[in-house]
Amino acid sequence: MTTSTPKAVIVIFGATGDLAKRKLFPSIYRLYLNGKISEDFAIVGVGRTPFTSEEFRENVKRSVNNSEEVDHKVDTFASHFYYHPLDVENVESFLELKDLLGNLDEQYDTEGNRLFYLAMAPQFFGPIADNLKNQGLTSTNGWSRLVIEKPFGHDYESAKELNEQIRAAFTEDQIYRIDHYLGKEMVQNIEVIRFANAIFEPLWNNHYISNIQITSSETLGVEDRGRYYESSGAIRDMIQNHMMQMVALLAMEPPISLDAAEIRSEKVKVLRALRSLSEQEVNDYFVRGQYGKSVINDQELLGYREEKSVDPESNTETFVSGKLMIDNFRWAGVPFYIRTGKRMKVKSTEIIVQFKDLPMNLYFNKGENVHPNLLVIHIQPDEGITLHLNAKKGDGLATSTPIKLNYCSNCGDKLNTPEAYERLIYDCMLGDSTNFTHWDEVALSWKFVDTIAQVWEKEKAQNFPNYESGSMGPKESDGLLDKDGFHWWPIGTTIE
Ligand SMILES: NC(=O)C1=CN([C@@H]2O[C@H](COP(=O)(O)OP(=O)(O)OC[C@H]3O[C@@H](n4cnc5c(N)ncnc54)[C@H](OP(=O)(O)O)[C@@H]3O)[C@@H](O)[C@H]2O)C=CC1
Ligand SMILES: O=C1O[C@H](COP(=O)(O)O)[C@@H](O)[C@H](O)[C@H]1O
Repeated sequence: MTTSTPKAVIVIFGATGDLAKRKLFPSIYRLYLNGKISEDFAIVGVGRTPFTSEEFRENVKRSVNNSEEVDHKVDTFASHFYYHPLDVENVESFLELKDLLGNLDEQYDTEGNRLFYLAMAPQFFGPIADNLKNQGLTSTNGWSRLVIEKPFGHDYESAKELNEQIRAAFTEDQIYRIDHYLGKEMVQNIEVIRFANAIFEPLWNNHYISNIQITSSETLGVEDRGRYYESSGAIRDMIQNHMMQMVALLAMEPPISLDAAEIRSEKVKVLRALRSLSEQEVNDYFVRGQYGKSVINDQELLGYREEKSVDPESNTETFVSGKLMIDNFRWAGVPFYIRTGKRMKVKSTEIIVQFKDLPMNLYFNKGENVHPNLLVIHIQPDEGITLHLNAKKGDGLATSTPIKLNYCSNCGDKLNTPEAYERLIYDCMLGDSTNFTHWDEVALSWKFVDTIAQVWEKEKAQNFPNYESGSMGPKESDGLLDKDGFHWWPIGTTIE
């Protein structure tokens, strides 16, 4: 039975790693503090490091105390944590883990519900799923669910192979593929803004929208993830998953209900309608970039090629911008421009919907630029929306001036916005897969991205590095819009 305070044993594979420390423990703690999970839960951390449960609990306490919550409940919270040293390549130790889970099921009255969170490198996903099933860890009276971290494959073929391995042990409805963007407040708000407002939905099509721009820019470089990033690049790291998911949510038809399967089915239709590119077209529709070294605020910043574990002649892109066309009735002719990169000017994710100009507008002086209506969806750091309109100037003349209507959902109390992982772990415990990616979505986005990645792997970029840290990427990215008569709208503005 689904309850709003679910009970379960959560097993975290990779519990000594970075993701567990920075995101998972603090998120579970917040669920606990907010009463979203009852006292009937246990967490088992798994890794090769030979910790005792006591040492593990101290790590957990340090990680949650680093978050903004400082609370007396931390000791009780940490008492729910257990550590099981295990090399996932050793089948025997899964049997010991099974005994531990059986005991914890009884001790915490969790009704046999088990959530297995794979916070480990993807080559382990298949073997872990296999061992969980074959060693009987999923044979319980309750539910068993598998949460899988990114990256889900390196391309369509490897993703398909991985999916087959996992599907041999778990059914599709037991698999929760994480895309943490789907846990963000304003990404979840896209559907509500679109489908709960009579002023938007009738205009949400090629009659009234001229283009849509989605930017997710970061100021940090690749940091210490050079090894992973070298085989990924921005196209696989950000475009294949987060950016494509935002496109699907912006472009989908209204679902017939809020059921996860109905929403997914609409998103899948968008991905199917994406205009696929031939190899010759890739560089007409997509631009790649790589950051060079630079000095910002007297601080010397390394170029990508000088970063740790990066090839000094690396061909890996740290920036991508592109134009997507969705060839269906609603969107024919409307470009969706997407852009993401590291070491850019601002850390910001924003969606800008630009409406078409009116056929005739008497309220602008000759020669003055018309200000189009824009709907800005601020995903982060500010969360909210801004609607750019035109209104009468106070000077009595028959001209208009641009004004903004703002709504900010996190400006008052930034600390209380749930972290994406917090929502997603809770949804998984409730059995709600709406904000997780189904295999059909993963497969279609890989197929789209594969052509671009293959062309870029074959053709070494001659101009890398081609953008300065602290910029908005290479100038060719502006050219992409310029040739369609558009420009990137400024992003990263705070909601006043
Ligand atoms: N870190 C992040 O911000 C993000 C990470 N991810 C994804 O999450 C996953 C984990 O990332 P991250 O935490 O950064 O990785 P880390 O390298 O920090 O951690 C890896 C974990 O895997 C464990 N491990 C490795 N080999 C084995 C083995 N043979 N048996 C048992 N445990 C093993 C390690 O434990 P030990 O050393 O004790 O054996 C450690 O706990 C990856 O898929 C990554 O792509 C996704 C988004 C963001
Ligand atoms: O998945 C990833 O996302 C982060 C950016 O996430 P955000 O929530 O801070 O926007 C990115 O830095 C990382 O490279 C990528 O793997």
